[in-house]
Amino acid sequence: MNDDGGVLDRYASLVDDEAAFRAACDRPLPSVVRVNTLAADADRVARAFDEEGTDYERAGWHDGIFRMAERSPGTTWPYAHGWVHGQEEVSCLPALALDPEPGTRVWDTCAAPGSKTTQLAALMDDAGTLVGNDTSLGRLSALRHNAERLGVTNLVVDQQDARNYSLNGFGFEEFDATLVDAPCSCEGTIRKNPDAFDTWTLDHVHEVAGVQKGILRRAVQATRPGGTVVYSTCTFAPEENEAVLDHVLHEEDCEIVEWDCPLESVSGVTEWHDEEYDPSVARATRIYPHHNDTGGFFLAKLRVGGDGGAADDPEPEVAT
Ligand SMILES: C[S@@+](CC[C@H](N)C(=O)[O-])C[C@H]1O[C@@H](n2cnc3c(N)ncnc32)[C@H](O)[C@@H]1O
Repeated sequence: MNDDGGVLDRYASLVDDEAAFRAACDRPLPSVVRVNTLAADADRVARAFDEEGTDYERAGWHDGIFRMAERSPGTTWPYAHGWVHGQEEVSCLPALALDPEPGTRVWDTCAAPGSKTTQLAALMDDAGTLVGNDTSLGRLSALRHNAERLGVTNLVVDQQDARNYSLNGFGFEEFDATLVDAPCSCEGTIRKNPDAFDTWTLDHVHEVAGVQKGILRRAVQATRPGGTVVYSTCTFAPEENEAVLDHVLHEEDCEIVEWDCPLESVSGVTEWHDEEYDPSVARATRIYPHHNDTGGFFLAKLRVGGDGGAADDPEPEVAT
C-alpha cells in the first residue's frame, strides 16, 4: 500500500466512493502510449504492434491512445520509429481541450519534458509557432530530445520564468492559445510515484499555489482577446486548482467556459474548508483515479476577454 501520510484523508468528503478512490491510488498506473500523428496513424501503429506481438487495448474514448498490456512501450518498434510517445491518458486531455489550429501561435508555459508540447505540435500539424517554455534547463533537454524523436519542427524552446514572461524578440505580442500545465504538489501521480507524498506539506501547497496564480495570470495577459487558455494540474488540492482559478478570475479579464470531458469526471468544487469560490469554477473538470483507472487530474478551459463566444472571436492571424 502506498503511504500517503494521511494526505488522502483531506479528500474523503470530495469523492463519491472513498474506498474505490483509495484502492485505485494503491494500484500501479497502467502503461499508455499516444500515437504521434506527425509520423503515423493509429491503424498503422496497431498493425505494427500486432506484427511484433505486443498486446494492447485501444482506449474507447480516443483512437490514438493505446493501453499497453505488459511490455514497456520504449522497447517496441513503433516507439523506436517515433510513432508513439509514452503519455498517460489524463495527460492527453489538456492539449485536446486547447485544440490549437494549425498556423496559429501557441505558448506552452511549463512545457518540459514535452509530452503535451509534442501533442500540441501534432494537433497543429507542425504548422505555426509553438513556444515550449520551462525554467528547468535539465527538463528542457528532455523536451528537445522528445521533439526531435517525434519529428516536431514548429517548436521554439525558451527558458523563462513564465510569471514574468517577455515576448521581446518574437515579432508578435500575443498568443492565440496558451497551456498552463502547472508545477504542483503532484498528489494525483501517487500511482506512478509511490514517494509522491513523502515531502508533502500544506506550506508547499500554498507556496506552489502562489506560483500557479502568477503563471496563469501571465498566460491570460499574453493571450489575445477571444483566445483560449487551459489550466491543468495533476493534484487534488483545491488550493492549487479552484482557488487559483478564483484568484485569476478576479484579477484578469477572462472566464471559464464549459468543456465536455471525454473521460468520466466531476465538476470543480465551489467551497473548500472556509473558502467559497466563484460559482463558475464548477465548470472545471476533476478526474479521480478510480473513475477511469488513471492518475488524478484537474483541468479548466478559459476564454480571454470575457466574451466567451467563439463566434465573435477575431480570426487568428496565421503565423509565418
Ligand atoms: C507538470 S510539469 C510540466 C509537464 C509538461 N507539461 C509535460 O507534459 O511534459 C511542470 C513544469 O513547470 C516547470 N516550472 C516550474 N516553475 C515554473 C515557472 N515559474 N515558469 C515556467 N516553468 C516552471 C517545471 O520545471 C516543470 O517542468
